[in-house]
Amino acid sequence: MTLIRLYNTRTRKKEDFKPLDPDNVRMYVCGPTVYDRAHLGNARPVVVFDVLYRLLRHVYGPDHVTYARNFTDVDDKINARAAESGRSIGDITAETTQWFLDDMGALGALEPDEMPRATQYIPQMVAMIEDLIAKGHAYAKEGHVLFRVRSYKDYGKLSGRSVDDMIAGARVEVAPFKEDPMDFVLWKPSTEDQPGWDSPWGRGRPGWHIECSAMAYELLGESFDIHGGGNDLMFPHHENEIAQSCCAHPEGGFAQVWMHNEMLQVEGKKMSKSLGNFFTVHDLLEQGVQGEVIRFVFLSTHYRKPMDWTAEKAEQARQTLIEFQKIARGHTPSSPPDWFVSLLADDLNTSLALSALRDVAEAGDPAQFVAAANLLGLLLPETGYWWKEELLDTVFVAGSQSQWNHVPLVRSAAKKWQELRANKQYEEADRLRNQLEEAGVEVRAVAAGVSAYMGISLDPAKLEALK
Ligand SMILES: Nc1ncnc2c1ncn2[C@@H]1O[C@H](COP(=O)(O)OP(=O)(O)OP(=O)(O)O)[C@@H](O)[C@H]1O
Ligand SMILES: [Zn+2]
Repeated sequence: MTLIRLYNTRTRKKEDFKPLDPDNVRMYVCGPTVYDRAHLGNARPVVVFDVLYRLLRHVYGPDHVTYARNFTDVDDKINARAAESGRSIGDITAETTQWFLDDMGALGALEPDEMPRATQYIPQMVAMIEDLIAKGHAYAKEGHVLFRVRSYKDYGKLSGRSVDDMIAGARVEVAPFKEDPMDFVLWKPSTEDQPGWDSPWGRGRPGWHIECSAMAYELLGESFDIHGGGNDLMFPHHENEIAQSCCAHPEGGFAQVWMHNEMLQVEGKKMSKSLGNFFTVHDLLEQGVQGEVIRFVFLSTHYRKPMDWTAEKAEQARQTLIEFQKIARGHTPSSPPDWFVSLLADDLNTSLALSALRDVAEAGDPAQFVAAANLLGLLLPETGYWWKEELLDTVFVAGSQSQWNHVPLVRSAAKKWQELRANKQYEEADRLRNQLEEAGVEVRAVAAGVSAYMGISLDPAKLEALK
């Protein structure tokens, strides 16, 4: 059996992965709060943990892995969205949940075995909160229930910080109902017009952190193997999950291995909704960027490194995938070579695995090659057919990150130039080349086809006029 090694945030080491029960390897990943389309950053953990899920299924057998990823469908951001749009909360969360599944499906992500909605686990959350109060780790005041952070001595271990350091660095809310500013909310009261459930503390709703603890316990038990999410969730969300779960179930160990993906960045900053520096997966798909291309770009950087999205990376991924798809054509997968699996199993070294795919191809067994690509979620029957129309498309577009949204237009213009030349309509071809040059795009014939370069003087208006 292939040995999987994973970097564990908790111990800050790469460790041999030994599941608690090889017959049921269990993984929990924090899912989205459903009020808006997923941005490209949100897709990174989905793709990273999808590759891990595929690897675990390969090594332990598809029926021996349980993957749970939640939907947070109760949250003040959802309430705000409902209020401003005049739509019901249920409509918004149902629609956004389906968008998320569709968009992630387009990236070739398998659906987790369990996709719990927070609102379906309120009784379990209430029970866990009651238990925490009974054990002295939480207290009720003014309709709120708070977790008593100083009652859990290991608080901060995951991120390796002391409680006092964390208070200094975090925006902790001081409130009259808190014993200590560090204490966090497990339950809060709801007004008439806010969603709420009856509880021993009055009508209210759960805090975000308790949702994951309660759902993970319900679906995976008091101890399970892997807990994943973006590294922006390490503190406070994951510290709080650990505190709640370990105090409610001291006999269990909660998650053995903690894994965190680094951020997708835009000019050095995390892509996020609050910063407003985002574009959605749906935007990219609409612009004709294949989901498989997006996945390929993600996999080309190790999950523990920050990365950018650039038009150039996408264009290169596209070219490589077309090449791969030509090799794969007509072959059904057998199984990936063991050495390839071992490469990937070294803390999900997807970037190395991607380059090793070429070696698998060169070894001359296309069925093995398809299987190896499938392990990365590439060349799948469900996402891997776009090449049929694209096979003859050898236009290569490059430019800076801020110009990515002009790629489809530049590509179609460059393609037109290529066609004109192929038809020996040189005068028209030259005219188009000059117009492109005026718009800041340089087209050139290269061995593999045509290259189009978007320069810094790119003029979107002139480009649009060429349509
Ligand atoms: N730029 C990013 N790169 C990688 N993962 C991200 C990025 N932004 C968010 N995530 C991950 O996406 C999931 C959902 O995050 P969340 O809904 O908080 O998005 P967000 O854009 O950070 O929102 P906000 O700005 O409102 O906090 C989490 O697992 C989080 O770690
Ligand atoms: Zn969580």
